[in-house]
Parts: sequence; C-alpha cells; structure tokens
Amino acid sequence: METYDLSQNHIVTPPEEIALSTNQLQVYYGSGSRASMTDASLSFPRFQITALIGASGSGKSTYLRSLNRMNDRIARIEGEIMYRGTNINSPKVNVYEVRKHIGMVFQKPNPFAKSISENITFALKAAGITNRQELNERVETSLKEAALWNEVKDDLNKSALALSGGQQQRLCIARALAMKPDILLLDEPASALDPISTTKLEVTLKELTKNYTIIIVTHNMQQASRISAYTAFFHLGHVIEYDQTEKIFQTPEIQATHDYVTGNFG
Ligand SMILES: Nc1ncnc2c1ncn2[C@@H]1O[C@H](COP(=O)(O)OP(=O)(O)OP(=O)(O)O)[C@@H](O)[C@H]1O
Repeated sequence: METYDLSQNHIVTPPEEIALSTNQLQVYYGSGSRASMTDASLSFPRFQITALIGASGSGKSTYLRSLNRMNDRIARIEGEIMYRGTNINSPKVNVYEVRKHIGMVFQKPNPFAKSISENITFALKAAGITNRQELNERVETSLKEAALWNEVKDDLNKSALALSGGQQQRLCIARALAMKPDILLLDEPASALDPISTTKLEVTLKELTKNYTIIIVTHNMQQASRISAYTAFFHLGHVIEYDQTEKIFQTPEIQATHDYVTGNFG
C-alpha cells in the first residue's frame, strides 16, 4: 500500500440540519498514548444515511462505537460529541440516557434467547413500561418499521432464535427502534447475511430515514453507494474524506480515497 499524507483531507459540512456531530474526536485504547482515532470532526445530516468506509483497522468501528459511548470502558475518548446542543462525551452525561436516543445494531445478529415479542419488550419493561397495551403497540410498531411484522405476526411467542439470520437482524433493528431513538448506529449489519436478506435490510434502512438518522459502517462499497447520502472514508485512524456519496465514489478529492474506492487497496 502506498504511504499517504494523513494530514491531507477534505471534509464537508452538510447543508442539511445536523443530527449529531463530532469535534476533534480522539480515541485511545487502554493506557496507550497512540490514538486509534485522530481528530475526527464529522457532522451527520438528519434523516439521511451516512456510510463509514475504509480498510480493516482504519477505525470505523472505533469511531462508531464512541458515538453512543460504547467504548467508555475500554478507551479514553477526547473531543466533543454534540447532540441537541449538548456534548454527550462528558462524564456528567448519563450513558444509558444517551443510548435511548442513539441506538446500536451490531455485525452479528444477537437476539436474546427469548420470544420475538420479549426481545422487544425486555428493555421497555426495564425502562419501567408495564402497560400491556402500550407494550403490544410498541412490539407491532417497531416490527412494522423493521419490515418484519408480516413475517412474524402469528409467531410472536416463538423463539427469536428460530428466525433466519436476516430476520434476526431485522428483529435487532426493531429492538433498537422500540426505544424510540433518534439515531441508529449500525456496525456492518449485513456482513453475516445472504444477498437476498441484505437487499431486504437495505430497503428497510432506506425506509427508516423517514423518521431516523442512520450511520452505518460497511465494508461493502456497493452497499455504501446504494444506500447512503454521505460517505466518510477512514484510513489508519484518520478521516480522510467526507462528502456526498456520489462525489466520494466518482470524483474524490484525495488520492487515498480514489485508490480505495477504485480497489487499489483494502
Ligand atoms: N478493544 C481494542 N483494544 C485495543 N485496540 C483496539 C481495540 N479495538 C480496536 N483497536 C485498534 O483500533 C484500530 C482501529 O480498529 P477498528 O476495529 O476501529 O477498525 P475498523 O475500521 O472498524 O476495522 P474492521 O473493518 O476490521 O472492523 C486498530 O488498530 C485496532 O487494532
């Protein structure tokens, strides 16, 4: 791989309303003094999908997981994460509250070994919602939003583990949506899925932009260009380029981005 000047970057601020932004975010794992993520300043437009792309180890997951404080126990995170006028990367901010607004779905579908409906109601009950009618409504609404309702509505008491991988992943999305978040973070949600389930998931994500802001890590460049409005290219712990997706894939400003999207490395 060629050596690139990591200080060279091109980062736009989208003109749309911004749902979440980071200002010079730095992430240090353990007691290390070397940052695994350096000076990441990005603004994510509301009701759009933004894709985070880059080679393995470039820092995409590190960055994504920092956004809802999932890295708190294993890393030191410096810089600001601005959400609704508050820096949520502050020790004074309650991380559980943050995660109600900024939900996360992981690479491998990880439903609980419980029924389909209990997968959705579990966190709601823990949050103090006990009214049966409200719980039922949330189950139905979130399964509909995740485009799973029609496939499971007669099987709500069956085990979630009996679902296919693609259905399990949409259940995990429904589980996250049941908390009524504002922003959904997804870390390679389709990497364990077959092509048909992947297409279904992509269609679902696009539908969700009516009500949610989505930030997705993906290894799959076709996927990024199919579904996202903006794309950020990460390289060796730096954000090198951030712009409209079409621009990143067709006329990037930076050589490293060009080489990555044309398949020269990765
Ligand atoms: N828990 C951890 N402890 C220490 N270092 C870590 C940890 N997680 C990630 N790193 C390091 O941080 C850097 C960025 O890794 P990260 O997983 O964020 O990259 P990535 O772009 O998401 O890669 P992949 O696509 O393979 O998931 C790498 O050098 C990695 O070794």
